[in-house]
Amino acid sequence: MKHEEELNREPLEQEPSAAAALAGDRIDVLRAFAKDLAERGEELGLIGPLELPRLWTRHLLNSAVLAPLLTSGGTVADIGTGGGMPGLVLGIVRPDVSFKLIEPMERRCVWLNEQVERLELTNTTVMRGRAEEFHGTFEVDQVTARAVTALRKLVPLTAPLLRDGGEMLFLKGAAVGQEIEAAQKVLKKHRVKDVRVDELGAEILSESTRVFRARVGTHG
Ligand SMILES: C[S@@+](CC[C@H](N)C(=O)[O-])C[C@H]1O[C@@H](n2cnc3c(N)ncnc32)[C@H](O)[C@@H]1O
Repeated sequence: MKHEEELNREPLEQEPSAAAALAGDRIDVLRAFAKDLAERGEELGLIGPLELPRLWTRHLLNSAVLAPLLTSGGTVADIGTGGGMPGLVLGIVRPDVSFKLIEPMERRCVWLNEQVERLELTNTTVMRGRAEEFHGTFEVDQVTARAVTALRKLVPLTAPLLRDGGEMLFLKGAAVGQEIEAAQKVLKKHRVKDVRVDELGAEILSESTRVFRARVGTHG
């Protein structure tokens, strides 16, 4: 393997101490994924050329902070998993939860399937297609997504995949307040309630992560 300098790449971020705290006894599996993503992610078009110096903080740990919000023994659909964030990272650190990774792009599904097999993630299934193609085919307890689309489009894509009382957990940027405003109509239409935005990871990451949280349906 050539050194990063020889490949003219940005240096990979050193693993922050928070990684082991977040991943617990799954840290070795997370490290194995991080290594492969760092080595092949750019070439496969999964991460941008400038992401290596912030791979852990901005991508892996930004995803892993959702882990404590997942229900043990529950089911989760991650929409638009791409290179693995957040769904595959969560599949690694929460072996007690079942994951469906929904991704339409074939090359990304090949990568995800390869990782699922290599890392022996028996709790994680990759499903090729757009979220809306799976409406009416299954229901899960929680849905997750990062960087897929604005809330007013994301809600109609994901609400039909949730059981009554199921929960949305979306990683969002600083404009989440405006996105919520713009989504008022669809939030009402899809019976989305208990909307809140949590800031997670402030104590362990240099940048905290904003999570849009809400429930759908008539019951708690
Ligand atoms: C900008 S990428 C983000 C990937 C990953 N979630 C991340 O944060 O690194 C958006 C992803 O959403 C997928 N996508 C777009 N529309 C979708 C849809 N309707 N259903 C499921 N996935 C979708 C794309 O194929 C792409 O992989």
